[in-house]
Amino acid sequence: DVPEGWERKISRSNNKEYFLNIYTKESQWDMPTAPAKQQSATVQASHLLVKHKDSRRPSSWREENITRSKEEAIKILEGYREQIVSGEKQFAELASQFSDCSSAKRGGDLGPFGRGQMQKPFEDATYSLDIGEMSEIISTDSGVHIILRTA
Ligand SMILES: N=C(N)NCCC[C@H](NC(=O)[C@@H]1CCC/C1=C\[C@H](COP(=O)(O)O)NC(=O)[C@@H](N)Cc1ccccc1)C(N)=O
Repeated sequence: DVPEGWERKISRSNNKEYFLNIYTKESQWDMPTAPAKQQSATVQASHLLVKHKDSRRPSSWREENITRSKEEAIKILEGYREQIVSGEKQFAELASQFSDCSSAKRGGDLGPFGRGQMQKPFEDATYSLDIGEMSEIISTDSGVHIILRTA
C-alpha cells in the first residue's frame, strides 16, 4: 500500500490516481517511496519592492532610472506598510501599483519557492513568518521589501 502519511486519491479531472500528503496537503502523481514529510519544502509569498540608487539594478517597469536614496525608499515603504497595517489599503493593491518588481503584475505574488532560490535575507525573513504574517522592512541587493507570507 502507500507509505505512512500519504493518501491515495482519484483525480476528478482525468480519473488518474494521485497521492496526497496528509500533513502538507501537497499532491503528486508518482507513487511515494518514503513516509510523507511533515513540513513543506516550499513557501509562498508576495512582496512589495522599493528600489533605490544603490540597488543592483536601479530600474524597473515603473521607473527607467531609479535615483531615490535608500533612506527615501525606506520612508516610502514605511508609509505603505502603515496603510496595510491600518487596513486602509490591501497588500496586493499597493504591490500592483508601486512594487519595483515584475511580480507587481500579480499583486506581488512570487509563487512557491524553496530554500536557495531567493537572496538570503529575503529567504530567511519569509521562512520566519507565519502564514498570513507580514514582515518588517527587509533589505536585499535588489532594494527594500515588505513580504506577506501566503503559504
Ligand atoms: N521565482 C524565482 N526563483 N525567480 C528568481 C528569483 C531570483 C532571486 N530574486 C530575489 O531574491 C529577489 C527577492 C524576490 C524577488 C527578487 C528580485 C527581483 C527584482 O529585483 P532585481 O532582480 O531587479 O534586483 N525579482 C525577481 O527576481 C522576479 N523574477 C521575481 C518574480 C517575478 C514574477 C513572478 C515570479 C517571480 C535572486 N536570487 O536574486
